[in-house]
Amino acid sequence: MVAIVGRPNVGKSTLMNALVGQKVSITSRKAQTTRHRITGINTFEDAQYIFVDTPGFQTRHSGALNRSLNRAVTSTLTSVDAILFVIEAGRFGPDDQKVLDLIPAGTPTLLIANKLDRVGDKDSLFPFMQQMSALRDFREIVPLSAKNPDDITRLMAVVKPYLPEGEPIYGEDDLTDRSERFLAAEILREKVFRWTGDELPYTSTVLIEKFETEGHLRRVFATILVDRDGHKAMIIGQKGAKLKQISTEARLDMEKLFDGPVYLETFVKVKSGWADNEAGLRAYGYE
Ligand SMILES: Nc1nc2c(ncn2[C@@H]2O[C@H](COP(=O)(O)OP(=O)(O)OP(=O)(O)O)[C@@H](O)[C@H]2O)c(=O)[nH]1
Repeated sequence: MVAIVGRPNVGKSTLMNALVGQKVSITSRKAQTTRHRITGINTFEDAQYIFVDTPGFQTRHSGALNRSLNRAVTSTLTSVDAILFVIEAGRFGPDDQKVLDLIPAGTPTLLIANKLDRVGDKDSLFPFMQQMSALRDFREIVPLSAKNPDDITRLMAVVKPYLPEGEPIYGEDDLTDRSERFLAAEILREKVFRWTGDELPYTSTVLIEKFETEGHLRRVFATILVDRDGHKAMIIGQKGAKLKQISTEARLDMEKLFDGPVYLETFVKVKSGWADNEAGLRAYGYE
């Protein structure tokens, strides 16, 4: 089992999707969209990779939601065989350091310097790598671009020796151990963030009220929960146009992932202050 950690926006979801070869986690230009722990699985003849995506370590906001997020990071890291600690190549800031501080010294840690394609001056990387190796006893330092398939193949080979020997845990075709219900919520949440840009606070979330399967058809009833009336209006848009766009795109993605027709109904509700309330968080599935 391999955990992927790093501050928000370094490319963890992109990396995990590339490693698993399918869209199982969501990505977004907006920081802090991966709140749940997701397990992606990639099975080969001689090895099974089980990847765990963690929430970005929260440094900007405080409150119950962040305590919950940070607890999720720590608990994941004590139970894995290796950790991919993702940073942006050429950049290491206090936010990265805070995540590094959460990584237990006993777990083999590989430093992944992502977004290599963005580094203009490749010569500057060598001193950067040297600096990084002084920070911690990283087992490997791998500069790469999560968007480059050759780099992903190389990384798979680098990670392989850290996997324990044994029988595969999951079936060959399993992509994730998360339910379709959870994936439906993730897809819808991704669309909400994509279509509202940076204006919508990260506290907005998606609940799947009902998820029914009838033959090949899935019926999904979802609620987008927001903090304020203004946020609700933002999602609904002029004459409902934006909500329609969000729902249509989400439905199409769900149909692709579930390989069958989807009927999706989406509501928007205002629920003030839910992100600051521990009991509320538990009710919405955060530990
Ligand atoms: N140029 C470039 N961009 C990348 C690369 N990897 C990821 N990105 C971009 O970086 C942004 C953030 O990527 P995500 O995968 O959502 O990042 P994350 O670390 O999962 O973010 P959170 O969910 O907020 O924790 C997206 O716009 C990606 O397209 C890369 O190798 N090169």
